[in-house]
Amino acid sequence: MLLKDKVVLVTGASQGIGKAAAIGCAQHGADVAINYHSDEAGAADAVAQIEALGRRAIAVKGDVAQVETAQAFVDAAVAAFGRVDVFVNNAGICPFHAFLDMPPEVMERTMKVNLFGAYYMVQAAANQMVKQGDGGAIIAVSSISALVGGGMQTHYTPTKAGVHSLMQSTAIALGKYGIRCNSVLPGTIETAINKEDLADVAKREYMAGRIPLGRLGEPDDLAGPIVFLASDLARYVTGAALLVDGGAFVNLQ
Ligand SMILES: NC(=O)C1=CN([C@@H]2O[C@H](COP(=O)(O)OP(=O)(O)OC[C@H]3O[C@@H](n4cnc5c(N)ncnc54)[C@H](OP(=O)(O)O)[C@@H]3O)[C@@H](O)[C@H]2O)C=CC1
Ligand SMILES: C[C@H](O)[C@@H]1OC(=O)[C@H](O)[C@@H]1O
Repeated sequence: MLLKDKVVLVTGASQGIGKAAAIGCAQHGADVAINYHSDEAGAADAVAQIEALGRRAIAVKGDVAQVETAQAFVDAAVAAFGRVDVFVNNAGICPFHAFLDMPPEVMERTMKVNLFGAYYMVQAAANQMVKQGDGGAIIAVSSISALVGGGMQTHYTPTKAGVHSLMQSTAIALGKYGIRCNSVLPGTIETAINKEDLADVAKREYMAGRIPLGRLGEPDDLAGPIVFLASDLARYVTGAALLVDGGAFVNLQ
């Protein structure tokens, strides 16, 4: 039990990596508040799975691109559980699109959800942790795409680099409060975000073939690294970025 009686908040936890992280934290003894945008059934299922583990859970609907969503999420979690120990910034979108004719609204929405949303959420969670006065842990779900490009992701990869950078800067800004800030950098994890992209058999085989561990990732592959960074096992780790990609990044030849 690495997170016994801790209060963990996860954004975008109605499915995919966020849901796996929320359930993984509950498996380690945490009560969990999840944010979601539109998937009511997925959010309800996440709550049910956490409660089945004997932990408390709430689901709070909200668009992270709206600045007021962040404080409302933190306030709801504090009303339910009294405090915030761990904050996982996960919510994100990746509408694949070519660069030369990228619609401004797609580019701006991706920036607002992935980067602006992360900024406001992390700020609201950090203010609550500072008020509590006994530290905390913040983990951002960045990406291997913070380090490498994608021709159909020119609007997306800068947001993932931005989130990675945000953790480096907040590690400095919040270190004096005992708040650790780190990011995980997933490789290609099979979720709804890339279902259409990976439906192309040739692309899927190419992506899987680049991975030394021999398979694409699954959401639960992120749960352990997130629990670790949230826990006291990582008490001297801040400003770090942990690749969780089956070795894809280092596989040049
Ligand atoms: N899958 C991958 O290969 C990789 C993913 N990542 C990152 O992981 C994170 C999670 O992605 P993944 O699990 O794959 O994707 P999913 O599409 O499975 O899940 C995305 C989650 O984010 C939520 N979400 C989307 N937009 C908003 C919004 N505006 N406000 C609040 N919540 C929102 C969704 O909520 P709802 O369903 O309720 O709308 C959903 O819970 C993203 O930040 C992504 O960039 C990083 C590297 C690789
Ligand atoms: C959605 C993509 O499949 C996924 O997102 C990322 O951040 C990874 O780099 C993959 O490209």
